[in-house]
Amino acid sequence: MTDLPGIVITGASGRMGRMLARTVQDSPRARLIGALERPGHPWTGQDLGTAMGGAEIGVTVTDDPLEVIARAQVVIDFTAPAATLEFATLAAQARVVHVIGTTGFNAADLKKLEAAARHAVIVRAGNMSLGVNLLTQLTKRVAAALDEDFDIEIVEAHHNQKVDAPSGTALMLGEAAAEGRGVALENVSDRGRDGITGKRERGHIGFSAIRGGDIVGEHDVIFAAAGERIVLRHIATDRAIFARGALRAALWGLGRKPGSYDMIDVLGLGEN
Ligand SMILES: NC(=O)C1=CN([C@@H]2O[C@H](COP(=O)(O)OP(=O)(O)OC[C@H]3O[C@@H](n4cnc5c(N)ncnc54)[C@H](OP(=O)(O)O)[C@@H]3O)[C@@H](O)[C@H]2O)C=CC1
Ligand SMILES: O=C(O)C1=N[C@H](C(=O)O)C[C@H](O)C1
Repeated sequence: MTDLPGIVITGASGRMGRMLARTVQDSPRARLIGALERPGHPWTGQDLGTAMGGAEIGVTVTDDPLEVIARAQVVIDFTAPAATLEFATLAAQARVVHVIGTTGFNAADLKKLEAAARHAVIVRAGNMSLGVNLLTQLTKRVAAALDEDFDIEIVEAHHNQKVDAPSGTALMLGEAAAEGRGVALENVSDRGRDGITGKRERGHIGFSAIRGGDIVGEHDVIFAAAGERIVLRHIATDRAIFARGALRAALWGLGRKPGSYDMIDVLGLGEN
């Protein structure tokens, strides 16, 4: 029992934090040893199980990342960019696997995560589900097979509490489409059309975001040409798919060499 890897969940009171805590608790392959929240959070000092409205589980919510990360083998982190950068530094110092589901990083943030990955294993993906990661591979193949007569548009929909757009998943799909076409996404990305935008530019990849209600996450990759259209679609109806993927990444990362990995590595979906 005590040989099982100890996992800390950050942002434990969040939508994903709660789902992750339940998923790790239910797993016979890992132990939940810590739950982290931001300083001053009302759950601090309470048992996580009772704070979530259930039975006591013997894990006290803390706001001290240093202490709890030092006791762990893995940190699973679905919070916000600034928090994740702080945890990445601590996980690198402690040589602890850091599984990052957080989205909304800018280029400077990503450089800092690359630096942290020189010292510890980081597994990061804007979407940890099997289905979306498979969809990225399909997107790359379809984009490689079609020419620029097919306009690529990515449409995503999420709940009304989401703070970043386009979603991390939409950006993964955009990267996959650009890679399939042999171009850099930053050179062809169309985001936030509004007003007199001019005609669509050939070869560009467009992004649109819908926000409403409790939508868990929906993504379409549209390849639209004159007279025909291909739509690749993923619909998430349960956050458990992300939590299961994150736990799988956590177990996969144990014992690996320091570096940056993603779910394509974890799931073995890369091309040889
Ligand atoms: N990769 C994937 O598969 C998925 C990624 N996500 C991403 O995960 C992230 C979280 O999503 P979601 O759970 O819906 O968001 P929530 O807002 O529900 O949860 C985020 C949690 O992180 C906490 N938090 C923020 N800063 C800190 C800090 N410094 N220390 C400790 N805790 C902190 C928040 O606390 P407070 O409320 O006090 O701010 C909150 O409890 C988002 O970036 C989202 O896009 C979501 C689903 C799947
Ligand atoms: O914030 C969310 O909820 C989600 N975020 C991820 C993203 O930005 O793509 C993954 C999933 O779609 C849910």
